[in-house]
Amino acid sequence: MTFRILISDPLSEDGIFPLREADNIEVVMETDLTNDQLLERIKDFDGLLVRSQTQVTKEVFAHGEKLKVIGRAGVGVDNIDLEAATEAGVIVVNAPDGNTNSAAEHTMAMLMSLARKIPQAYYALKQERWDRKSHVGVELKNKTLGIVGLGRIGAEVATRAKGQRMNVIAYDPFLTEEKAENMGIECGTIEEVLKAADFITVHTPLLKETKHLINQDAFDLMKDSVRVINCARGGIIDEDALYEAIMAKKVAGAALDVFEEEPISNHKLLELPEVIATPHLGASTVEAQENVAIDVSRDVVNILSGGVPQNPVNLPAVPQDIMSEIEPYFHLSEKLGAFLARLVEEAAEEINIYYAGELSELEVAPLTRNTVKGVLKRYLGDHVNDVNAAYLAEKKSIIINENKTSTTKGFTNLITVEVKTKSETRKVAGTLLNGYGARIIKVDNYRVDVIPEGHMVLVHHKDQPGAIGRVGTTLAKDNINIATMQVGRSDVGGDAIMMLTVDKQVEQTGLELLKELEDIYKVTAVTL
Ligand SMILES: NC(=O)C1=CN([C@@H]2O[C@H](COP(=O)(O)OP(=O)(O)OC[C@H]3O[C@@H](n4cnc5c(N)ncnc54)[C@H](O)[C@@H]3O)[C@@H](O)[C@H]2O)C=CC1
Ligand SMILES: O=C(O)CCC(=O)C(=O)O
Repeated sequence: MTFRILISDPLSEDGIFPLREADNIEVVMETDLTNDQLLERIKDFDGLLVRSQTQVTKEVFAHGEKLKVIGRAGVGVDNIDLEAATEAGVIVVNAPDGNTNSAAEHTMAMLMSLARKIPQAYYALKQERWDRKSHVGVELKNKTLGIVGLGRIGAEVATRAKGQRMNVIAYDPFLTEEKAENMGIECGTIEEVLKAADFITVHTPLLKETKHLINQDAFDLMKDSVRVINCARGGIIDEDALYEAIMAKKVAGAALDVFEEEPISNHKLLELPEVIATPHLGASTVEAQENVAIDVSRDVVNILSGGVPQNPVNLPAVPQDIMSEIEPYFHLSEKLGAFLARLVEEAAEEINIYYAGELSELEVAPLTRNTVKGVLKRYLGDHVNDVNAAYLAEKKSIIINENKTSTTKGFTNLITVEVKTKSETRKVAGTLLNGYGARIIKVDNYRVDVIPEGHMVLVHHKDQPGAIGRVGTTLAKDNINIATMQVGRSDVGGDAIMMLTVDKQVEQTGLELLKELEDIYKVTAVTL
């Protein structure tokens, strides 16, 4: 059988040799397709290889009846509808390491160009203006670089910035004091990073949590004349807020490789002389393109010959016999992980999972990966799946323990998940009730009975008359309807929790109002 692979974005010809060399693969390169043309062409292909330009939408999967694999020659998979891929049974693989160096070097090039106004000076010269006065720069030496997101690229940028004799302070939920010390940098909260930095560079994925992470409030915390860089994803920095901050002279300059909508034309930020920009060139080097093309091509060949992919992004298949036994617990295990990830305030250092009752007889490793995936998704986004969850946890030095016991204290099956962070240990337990589906039955040491779905609010409070009423009234003012409420307490007049399920998400302002109420210690909103 011959598999046909369509390459729809420019990829290094030298890098795709694993595909060219495979006897059973035919490669077609068509890099100027419109969306309609892609939908028409995809019908004939078993695989599609892209960079960040091609939008691999739900429609592509609907039209691509033969599709088996999508290869993303790069890191970010936000141009691929992963849910649609999983639903269609198409494996998505990426190449997370091959362009790290190039993206880090591009960030440094932008940092230096920004500091020394090189693009502006060049532009003036091209217009025959010998203007030295307008192009006075600043030095990097002894300045502080704030890094938000210290993953592969952020860490490489940190090393290079130290070479420029900059002080580096970084925030990443997985960064520990120990790791920072080993790297010779400082570890801070996001507020500390924003306040301390002369230059700020972001290197997170674009997630719900990182969308507009750098917004008006963030700019307000920064030093006057700060300079910001985004070589990660458009949308991490709020473009409107950036525009206003530059106009107000709070921000002295910005270097952007990525934009909220790409490609851009007539973008208002480009009208400002303080802004320098490149058209998403972070990974555009001969070396990076060759690396990512090789990695992704190898994985595609692997998958098409029935092998295990190195860099899978979406759900892989679990062997059918194991799957049929544990499938009922899949939903519960991920939801417990996701629930706990919202409860803890710092990054997880240890995840302990206890399987009890009939679960102790089963092969639970896929459930463990699923739980870990639930925890990690909060920080790493949709590219975490149950194949790469354990690997990513190991990379982040998170300890995973799996325990089994046959006793269940009254339940036929019970999954208890415990997450330890630097300063707290939180746990949640859930069960599958025969005929009634999944339930959370314990939060920390409090008994509850909640379906792990939809919008929830967890309130820690003092067991006092009136506390419940005040919460209900405050939510009502915000037009939030309470669907169910469970209350648990340690002892009369002691610590207690309210676990509410509500009809719509409580926004940040609503949460702040709840936190200000008398006898309320802590309020956490969770949407599962
Ligand atoms: N401009 C370009 O051409 C390129 C852009 N990229 C983009 O660069 C970004 C970083 O890529 P990698 O370093 O390879 O990813 P990575 O997954 O190694 O690192 C991302 C880091 O962000 C951290 N993070 C998540 N949420 C956070 C938050 N709220 N605050 C602070 N940190 C948070 C994670 O813990 C993780 O350590 C991605 O968005 C990727 O798509 C990557 C390559 C080229
Ligand atoms: O393919 C490209 O050039 C973009 C690379 C990128 O943004 C990524 O790998 O996330």
